[in-house]
Amino acid sequence: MDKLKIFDTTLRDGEQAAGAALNIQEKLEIARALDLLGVDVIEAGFPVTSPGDFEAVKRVAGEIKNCTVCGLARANAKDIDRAYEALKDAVAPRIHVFISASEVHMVHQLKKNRGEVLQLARDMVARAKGYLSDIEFSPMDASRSDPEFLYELLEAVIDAGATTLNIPDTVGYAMPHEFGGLIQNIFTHVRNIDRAVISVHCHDDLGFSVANSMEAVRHGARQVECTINGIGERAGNAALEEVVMAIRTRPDYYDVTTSINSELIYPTSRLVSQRTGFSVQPNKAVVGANAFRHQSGIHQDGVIKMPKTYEIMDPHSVGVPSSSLVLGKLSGRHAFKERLAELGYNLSEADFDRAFNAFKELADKKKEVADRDLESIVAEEQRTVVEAYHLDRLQVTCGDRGVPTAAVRLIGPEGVILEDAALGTGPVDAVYKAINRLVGVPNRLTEFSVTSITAGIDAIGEVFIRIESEGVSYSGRGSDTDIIVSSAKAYMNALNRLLAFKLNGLPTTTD
Ligand SMILES: CC(=O)SCCNC(=O)CCNC(=O)[C@H](O)C(C)(C)COP(=O)(O)OP(=O)(O)OC[C@H]1O[C@@H](n2cnc3c(N)ncnc32)[C@H](O)[C@@H]1OP(=O)(O)O
Ligand SMILES: CC(C)C(=O)C(=O)O
Ligand SMILES: [Mg+2]
Repeated sequence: MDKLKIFDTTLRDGEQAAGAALNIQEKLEIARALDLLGVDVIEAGFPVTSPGDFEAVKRVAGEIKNCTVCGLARANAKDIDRAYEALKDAVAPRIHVFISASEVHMVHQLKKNRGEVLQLARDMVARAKGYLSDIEFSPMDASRSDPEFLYELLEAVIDAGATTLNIPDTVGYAMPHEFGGLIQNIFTHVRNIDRAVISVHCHDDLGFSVANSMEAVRHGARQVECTINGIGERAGNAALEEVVMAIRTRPDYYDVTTSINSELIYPTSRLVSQRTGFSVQPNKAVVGANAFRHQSGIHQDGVIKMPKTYEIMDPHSVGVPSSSLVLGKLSGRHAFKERLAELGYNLSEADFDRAFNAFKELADKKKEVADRDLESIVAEEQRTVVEAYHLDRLQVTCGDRGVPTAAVRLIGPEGVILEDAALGTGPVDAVYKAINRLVGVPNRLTEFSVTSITAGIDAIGEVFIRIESEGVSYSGRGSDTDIIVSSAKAYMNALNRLLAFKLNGLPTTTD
């Protein structure tokens, strides 16, 4: 059986999803999780885009040893040189050069003719090859390109040294049958195709990203580019978990294997969801909260008698936890540790102690502490930013009469206690105004959302916010059973990121 390479682009295309910005620490955390998951390639970023992205790629390249680390570059010398600089410490570095091949892109965006694009692609792949042996090339918008021109371009870049040819369905336009046909035609029309691996990179604008990727695999593609939870530009990319589990579940259909440790899919999905602030829809295939829950009597009857009646995958095979341990206020450290391990967390002693205390506090308020509550507790204890200001106390009065008022106490730099109060249009507004009086950094709130972690009146509420200051956006998260406290924690988290940026000068550095 052939090996299918899994090229994960969560940190590059995934981060292109509007609102998904990650800081360096979060990127490293996700890169480590992807490494453990067993991906073959991590596309860590697009180094030329910002000092922060350059630094993130460099740090991932320096740390990750078990898989290839890749950086994206346009077909120009500056991008390629910058990508090499960021990647040069990697054990297995790859530069990914791309240029558009479709008429609409060449004419209207690049303002170049076919000959110029061909020459640039050839020269820039050769330049990248001067640095490294592992070079990937993508003809952007391949699925809307003239196939004859595409074959010519691919032949030229293979001669120039490209070893992986990635065929993107950049705007998610292709239909599965058509995309499979394109891959088949590339095998028959590109003279030197035996010297390269064919890869595919499909977007989900019409909901076909996974179907198109799988059709390409059936026609000989041996690398699939994908992201955790399918995040990415616009409607996103093919979801890694769906591609991998399709191959696992239908070996009769796909004659390939992957080196993914599928039991780590669910924890990795949760990590990416928490760090990006993008919740996973409940009905999402493989990793959605309802993916293995059976609601109707007939289904429940079948699953009790024999799980295979309604489950085509074993939930354990993707790391979805199920335990007979019920966690509550009478649970001890062992049960707590065991449950965290089942959820894929291996905390340091200090993180564990803090998480355990938070669990006990929550258990006093809630009868039963669910897995999602635990994930939220761990996320709260692991907020990666160094705190310049810490929320110490908060008191709010509000209601349908009177003016919402908040009194806030913060512990500032060098342990200084700061206190103030403010009025607002609502309790959250009052809290944010009181905090602003103490921290004094002008910013604008651009996004605010509250999610209930579990059902029930005693559920934890998780708040995700974005603030903007001088054109840079910072996210913040906070969780608590009191959503006003969650809101305050999320605001402090975003403000501390903003202050770390001002201190370090890099938009994504917080450590
Ligand atoms: C399909 C994809 O996902 S492609 C990757 C998309 N990712 C990103 O864009 C990452 C974030 N981008 C950025 O930070 C910026 O756009 C940068 C740093 C990359 C470039 O910034 P700027 O130099 O200011 O250019 P800007 O983004 O406005 O325009 C893009 C330029 O690159 C050119 N370009 C686009 N793709 C390519 C390519 N593959 N090869 C060569 N040139 C290209 C465009 O024609 C345009 O050139 P022009 O300035 O001569 O008109
Ligand atoms: C850079 C390329 C591979 C891309 O992301 C796309 O075409 O969608
Ligand atoms: Mg893309």
